[in-house]
Amino acid sequence: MLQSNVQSRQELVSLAAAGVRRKGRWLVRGVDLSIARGEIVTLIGPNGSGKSTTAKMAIGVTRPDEGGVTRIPGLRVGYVPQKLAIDWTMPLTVERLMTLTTSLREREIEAALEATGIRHLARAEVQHLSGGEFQRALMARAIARKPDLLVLDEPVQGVDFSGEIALYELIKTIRNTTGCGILLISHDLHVVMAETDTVVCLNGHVCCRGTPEAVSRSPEYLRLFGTRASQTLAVYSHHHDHTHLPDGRVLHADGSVTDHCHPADGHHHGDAHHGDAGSRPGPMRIPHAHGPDCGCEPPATAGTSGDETQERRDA
Ligand SMILES: Nc1ncnc2c1ncn2[C@@H]1O[C@H](COP(=O)(O)OP(=O)(O)OP(=O)(O)O)[C@@H](O)[C@H]1O
Repeated sequence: MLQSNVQSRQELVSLAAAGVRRKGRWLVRGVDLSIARGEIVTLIGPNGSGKSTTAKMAIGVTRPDEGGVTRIPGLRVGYVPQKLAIDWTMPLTVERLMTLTTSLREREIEAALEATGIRHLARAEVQHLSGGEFQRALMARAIARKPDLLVLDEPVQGVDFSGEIALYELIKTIRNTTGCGILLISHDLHVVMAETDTVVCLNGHVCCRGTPEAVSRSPEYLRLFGTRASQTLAVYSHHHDHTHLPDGRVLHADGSVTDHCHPADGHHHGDAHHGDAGSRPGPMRIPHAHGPDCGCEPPATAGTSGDETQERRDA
């Protein structure tokens, strides 16, 4: 089984202090993250926190306005978007969906449908698929291109709890059998795959990051979802105590406004963020130490789109 390994970690893409600005507002800023082969990185955060924007920077659809993005040359990306522009009034089979924008050989289509467990639905109309089946069809379409990096934007949307577990199992299997890196986006702050190597929590910037193991062992989570689910899913709860105003200043929970969020200013994450997530009653936190990796400090204002050449080549 392929597992991420620090020694042989082969980075596919990395973002360094990357940010996107539109109409005078930073959509997301100061993002540092990387995804290596065989690794699963999950972006979580509330609606509008910049998850899709960050993913689009990673794959080269959106260019950073500051900071840089580096990708291995010739990176093959499989992208499952949150929304798909499909004319639902036109009949469309799963087979046809697979080849809408790329030509694939019949055996490539069959292999992808087999891998995602929906070979029997090849001639089914997409309009009639359940939420879970539709997600599988989109994943089949993405993996048929044999990507190095698979980006899944909200892959469990519209899927019930048991369907979620099955989809996460599938994602794990895809990672294990193909060795691709996976960037997963979830707006659900509470549930992430246990196999996630790194959870990155965004709220216009990187609020915190960590592994989900600590929370998956917590009694509260086991009580909620049971031991079986703990092998597949983990609870990741994160409390945002501040929001970022359009001009870049920070509005804190106590109503005060400051130029920056800073661990020492008394407004930011409390001590409850630090320590063992499983041993504390109440909301569970991923432990993290504030520092350069934390993202709580705003990034340097001056930055360059350091890897534009690379980006144009890869995009
Ligand atoms: N091209 C754009 N121009 C202006 N604003 C944009 C643009 N694209 C995204 N935004 C805004 O940027 C913010 C971040 O959007 P993004 O889609 O990255 O968030 P998200 O975390 O993926 O949200 P969700 O969970 O709702 O999908 C939102 O407020 C969105 O309205």
